[in-house]
Amino acid sequence: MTAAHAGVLTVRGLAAGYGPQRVLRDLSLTVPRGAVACLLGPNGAGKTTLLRTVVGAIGAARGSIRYAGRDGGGDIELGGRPPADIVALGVALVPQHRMVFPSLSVRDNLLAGASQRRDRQGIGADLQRMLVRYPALAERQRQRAGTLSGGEQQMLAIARALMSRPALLLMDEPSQGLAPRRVQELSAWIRELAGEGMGILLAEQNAVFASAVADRSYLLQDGKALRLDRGDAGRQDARAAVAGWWEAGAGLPVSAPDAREGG
Ligand SMILES: Nc1ncnc2c1ncn2[C@@H]1O[C@H](COP(=O)(O)OP(=O)(O)OP(=O)(O)O)[C@@H](O)[C@H]1O
Repeated sequence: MTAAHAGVLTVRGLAAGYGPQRVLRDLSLTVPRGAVACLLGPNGAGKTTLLRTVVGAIGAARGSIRYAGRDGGGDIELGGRPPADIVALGVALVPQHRMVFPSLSVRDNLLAGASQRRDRQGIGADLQRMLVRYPALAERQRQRAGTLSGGEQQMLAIARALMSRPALLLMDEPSQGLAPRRVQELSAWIRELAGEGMGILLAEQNAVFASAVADRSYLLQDGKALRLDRGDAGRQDARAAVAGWWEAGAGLPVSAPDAREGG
């Protein structure tokens, strides 16, 4: 199987945590190129832990984290690499709670996203493209980021991540605290990015938002990722299954972990 077939991100048998505390145990999932994979789970399930492990902020105890690279033809093991190398390879994280630099301007926040790049002309061009594409940021580019609304800060946090030119975008609960209109805008933006060929891994608690935007969904439970949708079942089934599980609080019929389908 080629790396491109296996997805832009292919995680297999991953174990990680904090000291003796194992949060992820034998976790496997795949993010196809040009698709949105969503990882659902309640507070404390380990969603942030997975994203931080992929970007190298937490070391993996076991398992593999394969990444296909910007051109899609590679097969790069991310485990063991320092976070700065992983960003430079084209993996970007939009952390939870927006996390913009509040005292820096909008423009400087965007430039901070390109700090691993050396192509000054390319950075300038991307900055202009971002400002043209997202006029709300252009209007406020000299303003301190801390003065933006919550929704604008989320938009800035995503735009900043895009400034690193990622092939794989990881997003940690991006819909949290957003007004319904902003959540709709965010859905459209995420679909647009996937349409441009980016792989997106979305950690979410908002099952309705997730099922509307995701091509495939996983539930993080007991340190493993359980696939919620399969083949022809498609989005509607995933939406119903997750919504039902959320309401009932348990008892979701799930299929076997992704590793068993061989990619
Ligand atoms: N720095 C840390 N040191 C020790 N334990 C941690 C640390 N960060 C998280 N944990 C623990 O790891 C487990 C998983 O946390 P994690 O933040 O990955 O969950 P989550 O699914 O992202 O939830 P949330 O939506 O609350 O962020 C929790 O039990 C949490 O208390």
